[in-house]
Amino acid sequence: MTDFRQKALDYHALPTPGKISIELTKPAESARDLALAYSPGVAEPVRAIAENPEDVYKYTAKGNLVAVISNGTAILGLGNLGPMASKPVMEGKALLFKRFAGIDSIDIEVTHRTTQDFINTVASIANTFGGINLEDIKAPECFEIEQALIERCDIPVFHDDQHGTAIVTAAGLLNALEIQGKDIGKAQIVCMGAGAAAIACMELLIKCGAQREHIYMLDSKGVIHTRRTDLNEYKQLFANNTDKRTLQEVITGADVFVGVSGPDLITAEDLQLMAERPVVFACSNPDPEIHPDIANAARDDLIMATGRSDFPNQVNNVLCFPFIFRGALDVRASRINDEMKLAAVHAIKDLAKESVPQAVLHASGSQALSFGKDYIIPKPMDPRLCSRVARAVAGAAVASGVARIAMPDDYFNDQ
Ligand SMILES: NC(=O)C1=CN([C@@H]2O[C@H](COP(=O)(O)OP(=O)(O)OC[C@H]3O[C@@H](n4cnc5c(N)ncnc54)[C@H](OP(=O)(O)O)[C@@H]3O)[C@@H](O)[C@H]2O)C=CC1
Ligand SMILES: CC(=O)C(=O)O
Ligand SMILES: [Mg+2]
Repeated sequence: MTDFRQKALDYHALPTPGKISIELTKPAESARDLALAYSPGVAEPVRAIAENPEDVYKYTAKGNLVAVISNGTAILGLGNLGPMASKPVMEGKALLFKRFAGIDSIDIEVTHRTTQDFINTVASIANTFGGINLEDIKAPECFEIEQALIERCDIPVFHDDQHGTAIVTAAGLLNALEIQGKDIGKAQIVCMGAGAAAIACMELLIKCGAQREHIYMLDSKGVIHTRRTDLNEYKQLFANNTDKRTLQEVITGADVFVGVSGPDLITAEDLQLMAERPVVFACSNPDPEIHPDIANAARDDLIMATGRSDFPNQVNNVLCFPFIFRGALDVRASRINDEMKLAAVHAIKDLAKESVPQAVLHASGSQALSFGKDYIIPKPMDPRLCSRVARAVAGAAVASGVARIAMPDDYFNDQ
């Protein structure tokens, strides 16, 4: 067993199994405390909420509580390993919610037979929470699940692998293209993967100015084109009217490669075929479509990003989901709409252009970071992400009419 593997297992096992626990926010020492916390005192908020359901936000933890819900069908890039195997990742998302945005979060792994069973299970418990973060649910079922739950729930339901990934990819790519002197409207884009992350990433890039006809998408069977008869309705939106059939044909002359598929699927020779000054986002976790050392050795004019913490330019949804939920919860948004997603893109993108505080340099083990080839996107431990993204998102929720309470005048104004 490698040293790193053992360290990772020990981190999860010791001194207490797992990564999260529940803590009390009220005293519970004396008989008087218990009389307030439980019987008879608890009857008072019960009566208040029964009379006015909105009081649930006043008297319970709901307003700062997000459920991370999975069925384990697309755990990172490791595949369909089932609900229990997904639990470390879901606890990890809960850890990140708390660490970066102060949001209490609990993981729920659902065993189910049909897609409808999953939807019914989540819809039945949704109101316990202030928001639902769906995670690592494979395509195409994830699209039906998210849409059905958005319709059935009046709290934000957000499939992180779709929209969190798309928001961070768009923010990073807009910056990378700016550094490379390229226009997103003219960029030729290859997307490897045609699942949850891929479809959402490409749809959001189109909202940011990319041209649908400049995108070539590939799934496990190759290029997605109009002659294929095996495409689901989501892939069909990216069916290209082309004679190109191989990765090598579509990557030749491409400006951008976005990988949200699986490990080690492209080679140095494939990168050599790209246009000058290309952008390569190999975002599969934990192992990217191409290792950065191989990519950087292949050519010196590329901008390279991965989903990992141990290389420059981490394009990972951790830069989004804690903060988009912070903003959504704080104005009690009923949903997370496109306006809020685009506000998050711009807040993340713009922060990368500011100087980096010493504490962030220290936490990321860097001597210096400034906007450029090796710093296209903020570091997850940058505390300004929370204030900037949450404020932008809450503002967009208010402006687009989905907020149920006003944004406080001084909301994160200090940072
Ligand atoms: N960095 C980040 O923040 C994030 C990264 N990801 C990564 O993206 C990947 C996909 O996740 P997700 O979209 O949730 O999963 P899905 O299961 O929804 O989609 C996986 C997609 O990858 C495609 N694929 C698999 N093998 C190949 C191959 N050899 N060539 C081309 N395409 C292939 C599948 O093709 P087919 O449709 O034919 O089965 C499918 O379209 C994972 O590695 C995950 O770690 C995901 C979310 C966030
Ligand atoms: C980062 C993430 O959510 C994934 O790889 O699935
Ligand atoms: Mg995920």
